[in-house]
Amino acid sequence: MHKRRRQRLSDRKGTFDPADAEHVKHTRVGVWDLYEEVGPVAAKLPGASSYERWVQVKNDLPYVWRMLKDLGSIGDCWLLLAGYLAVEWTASLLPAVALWYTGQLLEVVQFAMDHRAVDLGLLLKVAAAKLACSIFQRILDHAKQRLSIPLNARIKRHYSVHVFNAMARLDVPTFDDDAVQRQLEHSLPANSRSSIAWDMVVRTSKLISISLQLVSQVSVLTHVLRGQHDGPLLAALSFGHTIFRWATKRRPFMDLGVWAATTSDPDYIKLEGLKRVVGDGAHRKEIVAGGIWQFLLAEYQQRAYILGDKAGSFFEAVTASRSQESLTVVALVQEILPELPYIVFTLRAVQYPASIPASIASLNLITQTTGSFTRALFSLFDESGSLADDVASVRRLYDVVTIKNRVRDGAQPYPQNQQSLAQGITVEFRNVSFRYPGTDSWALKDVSFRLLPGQLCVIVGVNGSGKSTILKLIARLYDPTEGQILIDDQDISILRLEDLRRAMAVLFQDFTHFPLSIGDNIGLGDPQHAADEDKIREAARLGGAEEFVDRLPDGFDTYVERPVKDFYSALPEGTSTLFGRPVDHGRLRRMGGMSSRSTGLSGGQMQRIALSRTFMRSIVSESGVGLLLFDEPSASLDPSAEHDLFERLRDLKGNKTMIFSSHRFGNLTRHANLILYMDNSRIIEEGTHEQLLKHAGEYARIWGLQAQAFLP
Ligand SMILES: Nc1ncnc2c1ncn2[C@@H]1O[C@H](COP(=O)(O)OP(=O)(O)OP(=O)(O)O)[C@@H](O)[C@H]1O
Repeated sequence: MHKRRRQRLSDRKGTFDPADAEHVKHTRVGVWDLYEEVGPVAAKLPGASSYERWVQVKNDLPYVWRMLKDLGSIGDCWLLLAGYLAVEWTASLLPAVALWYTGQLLEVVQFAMDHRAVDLGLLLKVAAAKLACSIFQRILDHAKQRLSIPLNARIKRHYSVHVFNAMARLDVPTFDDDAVQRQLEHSLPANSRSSIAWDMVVRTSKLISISLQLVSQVSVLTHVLRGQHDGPLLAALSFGHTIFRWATKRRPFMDLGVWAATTSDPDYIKLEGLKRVVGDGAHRKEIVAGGIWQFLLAEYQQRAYILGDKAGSFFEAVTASRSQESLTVVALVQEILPELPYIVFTLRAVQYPASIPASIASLNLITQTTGSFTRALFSLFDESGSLADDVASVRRLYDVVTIKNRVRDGAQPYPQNQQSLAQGITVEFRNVSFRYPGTDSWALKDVSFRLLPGQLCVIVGVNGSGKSTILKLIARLYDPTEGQILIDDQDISILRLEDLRRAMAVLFQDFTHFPLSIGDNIGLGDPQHAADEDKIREAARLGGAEEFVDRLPDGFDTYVERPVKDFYSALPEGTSTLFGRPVDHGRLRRMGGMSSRSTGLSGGQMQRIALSRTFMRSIVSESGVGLLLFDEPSASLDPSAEHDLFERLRDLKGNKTMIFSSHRFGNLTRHANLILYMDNSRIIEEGTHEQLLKHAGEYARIWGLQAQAFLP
C-alpha cells in the first residue's frame, strides 16, 4: 500500500498548487487542511485511468523482458523459478478439485433421497479424496515456501549490487538533486526483505494462479449445479452479491489521486514541538540546567486541553472523519444482499418441501464457494492494479543506472607524464563565479588567481566567504557557473575525472566518517593499498591518530559507529553491556534514531582519523598525488597538535602544490607563497604575508587582532 502510494506521486508530471481553487478542493479534517485535486471528467470515467495504466504497462514491458533475462543469468534461478511456478499453479487448481468432490456429496444426498439408502462406496471415495486434497495442498504450500527462500535471496543479492552501483557512481550535485533522490528511493523495494524483481515475479505468478483458481472453480461449480434444483438461481444470487460488493467497494483514501495536507493550527504545531523537546535527548541538558520542565508540562497540558479530540496525526483525523460516513445506503444494501440466497431458499422450500435436503447441500456448496470466489476476485483486482505499479518499478529499477552525472567526464588522460606530478601542479582560476545548484546567491564571484607547481596557498577570510567552495571546484565536485579553471594550463573539464581526482588528496572541513572500521576509514584514502596494515599505521602516525587508536580495545578494527544493530528482548535491567557493547534499553532513544552509541571519540580524534586518511592518499602511498587540498584541517585540534601537524606537513610536502583554507593566521600564512583573503565571495586581498602586512588592509588588521590576543 505504502509502496503504491509513493509511486503514484512520482508518476505525475507538472506541479500541484493547493491555492488553485479551480482544480483543487479544500476541506478541513480535524486540525488539518486537505487539498485534493479535482481531475477532469474523463479521468473519472470508470476504466479511463486504468486504461492509461495498462498502456503504460505495455510500454514498460521491454524492461520486464530485460528483468527476465537478468534472472536467467543468476545461477540456478531459472530452475528454481520453474519449480516455484509449477507448484503455485498446481496448488491453484486444488480448490476446484476439492469443490468437484464436494459436488459428489450432492450426488450422495440425491441418491439417498431417491433410494432411501446411502451410497457408502461413493461417500468413502469422496472423504478420501478431500483428505488427499488437503494434504497435497499443505505439501505444495511447503514446497513453495522452500523454493521461494533461495529464489528471493539470489534475486535480492543480484539487484542489491545493481542498486549499489547506481548509487555509488553518482557525483555530488546529482546525488543532492531531489528528483534523483526520488528516483533512487523508487529503486529500493518497499520491504527490505524483498526486491522489486522478486515482488514482480510473485505478483505475476499470483495473478495467474488466482485466474486459474477462478476459472477452474466456476467451471466445476457450473458443472456440479447444472442438474440441481434452484442451484443456478442460488449461485446467481450469491455471486451477484459478491460482484455488488466489489463494484461498490470504497477505494482506500490514499488511492484517490493527487492530494496534500498541512496544518497551520498553532496549538497543534506547538504540542508536537513540545513532545519533541522532552523526547529528544539532545535537549535534556538545556531542560535540566534551565529548570524548565514544569513550564513545558503546563504548556503541553494547556495545548492538549485546547485541542481536545482534534489533536491527532493526519491519518488519525482521516480515519475519524471517515467513520462518520460509514452508514450509507450502499453499506446497508451490502449487508442485506448476502441474506438473499437464504430468503429465496426458504421460500422455495415452502413451495417444494421434498427438495429440501438437496437444496441445503447446494446452498452449502454455493456459499462455501462464494467465500473463496469473493476472496479470489478481490485479490485478482487488487493484484492486477499492483502489477501495473510493479512493472513501473521494474522500469525505474533499470532507469536508475542510467542517471547522468551533472559533472561531465573529460576525455583527456592526466597527467601526460606521471613523473611530472612529483613536481607539483599548476592551478589557475580565471574569473570564476559559482552558484550552488538551486540557489540564487553567488558563493564565488569573479575569482582569479594562479598557483605555480610546488607553491603553498592559504585562503583566509570570514565565514561563508567562499573558501571551501574554491577547494570543491578544484576537486570538480561542481563546475563553475562562469569562468574557467585550469590545471597545468589545461581546462579542468577536458581532463578525465578519475585521473584528476587520483592526482589530488582532499580533506574537507565537513569530513565524514564512514560507518566502517577505523582501519578502513584510513585505508580508503588509497583504495589500492587499503589492505596494507603497515601503510595504514604509518598514515595514522602522521595524522596523529596512532596513539589513541592503539588504546582502543579493538584498535584499528574499532567501528566508530557500528552499522549493525544487535537484537535482544526483555533483558534484565542490570545488563549494561552485551557482546562487549553498551546495551540500549530505551525505546524512546531508539525511536529517536539514537540507538547506535558511538565509541565516544572526541571531535579532535575524529579529525585526526580524517587527516590520517588524507595522509594515506597523499604521502604514504606512491599513488602519484601532486596537489593537496586541506579545508580547515586543524579546526578541532589543540594548539600543540596543530603545530605538530603543520610541521609534519611542511616536512612531507616535497614539491607538491598545497592549498589550505584556514581561520588561523601564523603557523601557515607566514610560509605561504600566496595568501588569498576572501570576503563576500570575492578575493579582496592577495599576496605573501609580508606583502599583505605592508598593504595594511583587512589581512593586516586581523593579523594584528590575533597577535594582540597573545600580548601580555
Ligand atoms: N551545498 C551548498 N548549497 C548551497 N549553498 C552552499 C553550499 N555550501 C556552501 N554554500 C554557501 O556558499 C557560500 C560560501 O560557502 P563556503 O563553505 O565556501 O564558505 P567558507 O568561506 O568556507 O565558510 P567557513 O569559514 O564557515 O567554512 C556560503 O554563503 C554558503 O552558505
